[in-house]
Amino acid sequence: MASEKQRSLLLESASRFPIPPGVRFSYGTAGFRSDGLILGSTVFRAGVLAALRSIKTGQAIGLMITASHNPIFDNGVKIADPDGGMMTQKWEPFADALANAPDSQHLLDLVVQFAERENIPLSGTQSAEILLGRDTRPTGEPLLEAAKQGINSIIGAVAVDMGILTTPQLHWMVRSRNKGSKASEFDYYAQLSKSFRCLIDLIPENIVKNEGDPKVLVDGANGVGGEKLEELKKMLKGLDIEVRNSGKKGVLNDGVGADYVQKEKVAPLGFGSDDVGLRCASLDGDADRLVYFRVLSASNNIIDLIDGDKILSLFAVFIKEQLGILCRKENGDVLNSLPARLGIVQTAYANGASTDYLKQIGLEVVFTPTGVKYLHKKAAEYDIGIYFEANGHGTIIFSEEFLSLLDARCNELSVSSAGSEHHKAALRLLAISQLINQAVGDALSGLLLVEAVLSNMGWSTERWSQLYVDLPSRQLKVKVADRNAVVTANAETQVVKPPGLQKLIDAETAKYPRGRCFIRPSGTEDIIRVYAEASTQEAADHLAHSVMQLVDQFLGSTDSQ
Ligand SMILES: CC(=O)N[C@H]1[C@@H](OP(=O)(O)O)O[C@H](CO)[C@@H](O)[C@@H]1O
Ligand SMILES: [Mg+2]
Repeated sequence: MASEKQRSLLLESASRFPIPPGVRFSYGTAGFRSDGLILGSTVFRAGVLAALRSIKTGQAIGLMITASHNPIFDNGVKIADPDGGMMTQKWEPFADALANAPDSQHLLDLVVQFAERENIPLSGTQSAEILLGRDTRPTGEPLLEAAKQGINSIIGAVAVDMGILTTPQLHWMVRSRNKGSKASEFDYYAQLSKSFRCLIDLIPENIVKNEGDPKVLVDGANGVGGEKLEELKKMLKGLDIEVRNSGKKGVLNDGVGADYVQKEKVAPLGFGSDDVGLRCASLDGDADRLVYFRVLSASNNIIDLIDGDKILSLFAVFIKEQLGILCRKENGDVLNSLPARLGIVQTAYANGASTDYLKQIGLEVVFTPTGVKYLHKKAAEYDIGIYFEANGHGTIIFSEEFLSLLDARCNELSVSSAGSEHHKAALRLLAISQLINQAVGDALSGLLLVEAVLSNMGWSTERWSQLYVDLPSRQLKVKVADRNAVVTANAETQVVKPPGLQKLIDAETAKYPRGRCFIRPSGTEDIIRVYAEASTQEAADHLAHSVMQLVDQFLGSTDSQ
């Protein structure tokens, strides 16, 4: 039961954040997103939601204000659950209802009903802790204030402002806090730099450091990632990083950043003819995505893109190799006393060549719908689950059981055969579990892991890029009257509604060698996305455009790009 004091506090606070007329908010692929100027009520209500979630779970919850790779004047808000992952999907309908409640009274009614249904005490006896973070957007500060007021409108809830952060830093803090580990920003840098150093110290003696790639150039998307990478750099030994687009000048995500580089397949601003052949990386606006690239020619900005699929493949190859060493007896026989189910999780946007490659080297590959909340959940079913979206968002997760087995094995080996290949493989796997952000995809920790793996394998960027050749692909956006008219199944590869459309897409796709094409409504933008793949760029472009026309016929497009 909500106390009278609680009711009047929520009513009074909510009335300071009226909902803008004529807008419908939806907790999409990555939380609520919109023009930052109209998000006050949504973020206030997300604060209320986070407080309820914290009371319900009895643990710290995260609230991050960001719109990632979207333009600077957009903003958004998402909630991190106690394990550092995305808020449980079960609460999304409630999040939607809260965000769209027409006034304070409706909001209060919803909160009271939901609290009763979920057994959330609103008597003020329960405590709740919400860690708040925001990126560098101009609307971040007022929205943070709205979030604080939302949290403070639930008696017993405490907002802890962690300052300007990357999204993955906040998720990491929530996870660490709830595990009882050190959880400050300094601790984050300390853990990353220590585990990175550990991997560098484990580079096999016969590996010669590649002379051609002395450093990595990083595009910070003019966002929070560049700034934080400068911080991390101060604590790192053994890696030369040059940060560009760190936000001192230039506009957030404008001609820069991982989303731009991956979708346009061109070099970001600030990179050019002097960088031909060098190893370059790009973060997105809140630093949860990472792609690598090489500038190919001094005369244009065309790049060799090394996307999330190839980062995944690099990690998979390395981890498989370390597991292989651990499972071998000294005489070469397979011991297999360390059961580790290694699983790879991709979405339909993964380049077909990457899936073929991963399967061909004997890995189990499974697919989920778009959005890390789906991939993460699937990856958690394995001892080691590696998931990545093609756009560079992904991570590696280790099960607790596997980590304790590995830890025990490592201790045994440090007594029986310290410094052996087996011992080093176990140490490398443990270091990876510390370096990679297991809460969520993290461009900074991903960057360090890529660098450490390349150094351990003695691979140049070019060698890495040649793991397989990407199939040419094309992505298009179509603006339609109602994107929700499209309903998909089978990890978004088949259109179920409107009826008849899938048959035509299939017929079109069949015309192209190695053709593959699917459409789905975006969860972050008001559009339908079309993805096509084929054996030549011309064919992929053609297939994408033909299917775009089909979408247009069925749904009435208003515009397209
Ligand atoms: C094709 C594509 O890149 N889609 C992105 C994009 O989602 P959409 O639902 O496609 O708008 O933003 C999501 C959040 O960042 C990310 O998880 C996803 O991969
Ligand atoms: Mg992002």
